[in-house]
Amino acid sequence: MSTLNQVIRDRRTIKPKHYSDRPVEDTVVEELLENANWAPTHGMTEPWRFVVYTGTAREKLANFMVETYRELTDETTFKPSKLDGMRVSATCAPVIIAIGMKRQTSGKISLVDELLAVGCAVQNLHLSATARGLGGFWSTNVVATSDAMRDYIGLESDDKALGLFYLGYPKGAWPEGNRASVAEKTQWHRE
Ligand SMILES: Cc1cc2nc3c(=O)[nH]c(=O)nc-3n(C[C@H](O)[C@H](O)[C@H](O)COP(=O)(O)O)c2cc1C
Repeated sequence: MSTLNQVIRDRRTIKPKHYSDRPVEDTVVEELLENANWAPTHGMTEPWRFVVYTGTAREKLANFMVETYRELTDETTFKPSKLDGMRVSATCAPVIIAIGMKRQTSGKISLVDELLAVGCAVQNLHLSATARGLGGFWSTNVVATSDAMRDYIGLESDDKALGLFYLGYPKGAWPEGNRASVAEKTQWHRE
């Protein structure tokens, strides 16, 4: 149990600019995705979808993101730093996993439940990365969650793009986390 507690509490968002050049083996990515696939799922819809980008596919993804960012923003919302960040992230992360949600045609399970299930899958992925000493970063910026991204990753109109998950071995020290006390967010009723 102490190992599980430790992994949960050690899990940190580590952004691609802090990754080393160390590659991430495909077998490791497959293990993380296998664990993601064991997330809970209402009605066994298993709505999570993953598209893995490595090698030169990352550059194509970066080009798509930059173009889409220009299309989705105007002079009031466009930020050059955001655009640069998209390119830097795609270059510095050896592996990028697009997260998708596949809506079941019956619509029997609510959209909220489907989204929650994907969130559980991403948490499994992130915790498994932590256990392997890998940094992870779930990015849900305007492009990563756009309909254009949904189409880019091969999903259909009722489905959703739920961001990009960047993976890489950190080059520096593992960051410290912080949380306000859970007691502030909890109520107990005993009678
Ligand atoms: C659904 C979701 C979306 C997120 N999207 C972003 C994002 O777009 N940009 C960002 O900087 N961090 C994003 N984060 C990461 C949070 O910033 C991060 O979890 C928070 O700072 C706490 O740090 P920790 O993950 O190291 O505990 C996201 C986290 C979640 C759960």
